[in-house]
Amino acid sequence: MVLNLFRRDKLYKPSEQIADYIIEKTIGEGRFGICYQVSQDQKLYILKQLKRGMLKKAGVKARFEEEILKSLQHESVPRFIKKIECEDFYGYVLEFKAGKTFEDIIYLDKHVFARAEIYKVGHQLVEILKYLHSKSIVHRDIRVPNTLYDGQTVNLVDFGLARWINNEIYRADMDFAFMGDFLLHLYYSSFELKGFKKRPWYDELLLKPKELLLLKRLMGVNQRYKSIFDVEEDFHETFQANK
Ligand SMILES: Nc1ncnc2c1ncn2[C@@H]1O[C@H](COP(=O)(O)OP(=O)(O)OP(=O)(O)O)[C@@H](O)[C@H]1O
Repeated sequence: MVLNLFRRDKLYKPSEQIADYIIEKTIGEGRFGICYQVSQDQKLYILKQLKRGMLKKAGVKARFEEEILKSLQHESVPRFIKKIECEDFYGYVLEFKAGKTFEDIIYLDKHVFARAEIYKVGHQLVEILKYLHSKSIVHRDIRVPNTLYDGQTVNLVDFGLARWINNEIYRADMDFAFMGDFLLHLYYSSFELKGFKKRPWYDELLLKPKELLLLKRLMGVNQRYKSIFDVEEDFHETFQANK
C-alpha cells in the first residue's frame, strides 16, 4: 500500500500500535519527522515516522537516510530493522541505542568532561568517521543532540542529512567542522566565564598549542584537514602529548 501524501500526519500516542510495534513514548518531533520509542516482545526500538510534507517536498532525498542506514554495519550506528509503509504511515524501525544525548549530559546533567574523557569520546568519533568515510558517506550533522553516550560508548544517530560523497557538493571534510564544534561543546563543559567579556573560543578556552591547532584545523580557521586519517594522526599526537 502507498502512503496518501495529502492526508494529515497522525501522531501516535503511548500504547497505540503500528505494525507489530507498541508506542512507548514520543522522543521528539522535528521538521522532517517524528521519533518514537517503541517495543516489540519487550525489546526497545526506535520508530521514525517521516512527515508527508517532507516526503512530498524532498522526494528521493527523503529516502537517503533509509538507504544509507541499510548499507551500514557498525556497532555505533543504529541498525536498520525494517520499513513500514501503509496509507497512514511511512517510516522505519531502527535498533535502539543506549545512552543520553550529549546535549542532555552537558546542559541538563551539567557533566564536566575532563581532557581524558574528551580523548575517549573523540577517539570513538574518529573511528566512526573512519568507517563512514570508508563507505563514502558523509554525515553532515554530527551535533550534541545526535550523539548518544552511556559513559562508555558513543553512538551516532540521525542520518537525515547524510549523503554519498561525490567530492563536489558532498565532501568528507564537511564532517570535520562538525567534529570540531562537537569537541568544543565538551571543552566548554568545564569553562567558567571570568569577567563579562565574551571572547572567541580560541582565546577564552585554556588549550595547549597542539589542541588549539587541531581544533582550528577541524573548524577551518587554519588549513582544513584533507582526510580523516590526517585528523586521526593529529588527534592521537595531541592527546599523547597532553598525557
Ligand atoms: N537509534 C536510536 N537509539 C536511541 N535513541 C535514538 C535513536 N535514534 C534517535 N534517537 C533519539 O531520538 C532523537 C531524535 O532522533 P532523530 O534526530 O534521528 O530524529 P529527527 O526526526 O531527525 O529529529 P530532528 O528533525 O529534530 O533532527 C535523538 O536526539 C535521540 O535522542
